[in-house]
Amino acid sequence: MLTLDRLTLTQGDFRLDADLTIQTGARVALIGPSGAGKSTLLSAIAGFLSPASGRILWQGEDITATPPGERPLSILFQDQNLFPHLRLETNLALGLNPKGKIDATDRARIETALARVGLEGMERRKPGALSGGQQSRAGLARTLLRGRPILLLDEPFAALGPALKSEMLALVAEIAREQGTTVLMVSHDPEDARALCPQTVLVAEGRAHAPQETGPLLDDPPPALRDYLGS
Ligand SMILES: Nc1ncnc2c1ncn2[C@@H]1O[C@H](COP(=O)(O)OP(=O)(O)OP(=O)(O)O)[C@@H](O)[C@H]1O
Repeated sequence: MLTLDRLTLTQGDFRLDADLTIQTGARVALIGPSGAGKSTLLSAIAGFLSPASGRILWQGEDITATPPGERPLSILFQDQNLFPHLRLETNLALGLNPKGKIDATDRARIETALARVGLEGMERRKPGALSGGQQSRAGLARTLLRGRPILLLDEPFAALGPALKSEMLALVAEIAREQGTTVLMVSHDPEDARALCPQTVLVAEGRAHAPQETGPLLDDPPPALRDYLGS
């Protein structure tokens, strides 16, 4: 369980409060108007922003002061953060250890992770020799390899066309289910939330609300969300 315990986040004049729990293995969308604080909330969970007050707990353990690299999570951003001059195997190895050294066990794990996302045999390719969809898959393979229990997604597939995007969302859902991963995803597209996330945290008017069922929320949105969705 991920607990945001009376959390207050500030950035300049901006303030966001969150007091909620997310069940282990849940897939949760963060939805709300532009500037409402969705990315701010992910940054705090990832450890890039220190809360003004309150605590963040994972399985009851306080991780509020834990450095980002030691938190039980992986992050997938839109640009996949792949190093263009390095082969995929080295890019993935960097997810395992910062020096990127690969022993035989790591090599086998990397091959398995690439195969899992449909990039079998592409260990020696560099990102520039991959299509956009393949680069997304490589980014996902790297987070997969890290095997962390929480996956944070910030508009990860926004640059992909609709067919590729839904394919990637389906792949994330499948892998998350297999591994019991808890997923939090910021998205501007309500259809992404419907596709991947049974639950949604509404971020609006200075508050991140407790998770609620995605379908009913989007079918009958409260005013703060209705304006944003344009429905
Ligand atoms: N470094 C900063 N200093 C001051 N204010 C900031 C900083 N970063 C973000 N903000 C403000 O914090 C608020 C929340 O920003 P955030 O990026 O979290 O919103 P968001 O919901 O992710 O928006 P969007 O949907 O447009 O990406 C905004 O009002 C923004 O202007």
